[in-house]
Amino acid sequence: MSRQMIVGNWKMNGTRQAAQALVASLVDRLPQGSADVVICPPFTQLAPVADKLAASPIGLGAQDCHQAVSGAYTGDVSAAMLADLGVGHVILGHSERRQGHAELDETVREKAVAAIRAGLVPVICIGETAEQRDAGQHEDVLGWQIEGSLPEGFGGVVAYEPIWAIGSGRAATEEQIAQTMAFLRAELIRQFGETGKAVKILYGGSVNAGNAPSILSIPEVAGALVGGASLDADAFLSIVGAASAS
Ligand SMILES: O=C[C@H](O)COP(=O)(O)O
Repeated sequence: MSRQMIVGNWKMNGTRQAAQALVASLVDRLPQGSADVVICPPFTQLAPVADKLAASPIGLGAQDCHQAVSGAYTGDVSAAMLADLGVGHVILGHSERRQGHAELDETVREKAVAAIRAGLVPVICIGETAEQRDAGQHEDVLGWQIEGSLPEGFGGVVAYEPIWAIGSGRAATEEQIAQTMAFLRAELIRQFGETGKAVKILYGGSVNAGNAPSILSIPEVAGALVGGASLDADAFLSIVGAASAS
């Protein structure tokens, strides 16, 4: 298994004090030579966290960006602004944005193009609802999301996050993850040819210290996108410790 990546998505959590304490703990305790780690604080904490990460191998990520470079977009942040702060990765198309902000595949793709132009690595989220899985439509849905959200020649990271597994405490089973990962790899190769082989596929949805070792040992799982457990240094570092570092 090759070197894995653990991405912590803090979502809308993190006051100045809490963010500083969490990042200090991660920086101090991250084992040498660990798997790749990226933390994604809310916009308000990016600059202070960037300062704390300056001499650390932990990467900094954001949770969204706008598709335009600059302009009259009140409340938005562009990829170039993120790059300017030292951000290296950006989560795009999270289901909480697709559903909460009616974000479409096409918008996610435009954001990914903007992110790549600014030198960021997009982490593009895809995933089916419980109803879609129950109806056996999940592969169709995931195929459409890949087709609609990933720009041509995409070589970044995809996070498979079944929506029903997010924040529910009910991760997908190993069998479901293994089957879906195999499908996603085949679909990426079908749609993108050779470049589809290079895309890293993470799993996200109720990953915790207990289930991380088994989830991270599933073939094709290149790492994890961690929500709730990324807010707890002990839990997050256990997950990092379960990831392959070689
Ligand atoms: O971005 C992270 C995912 O939405 C997973 O969240 P969770 O680990 O709290 O289920």
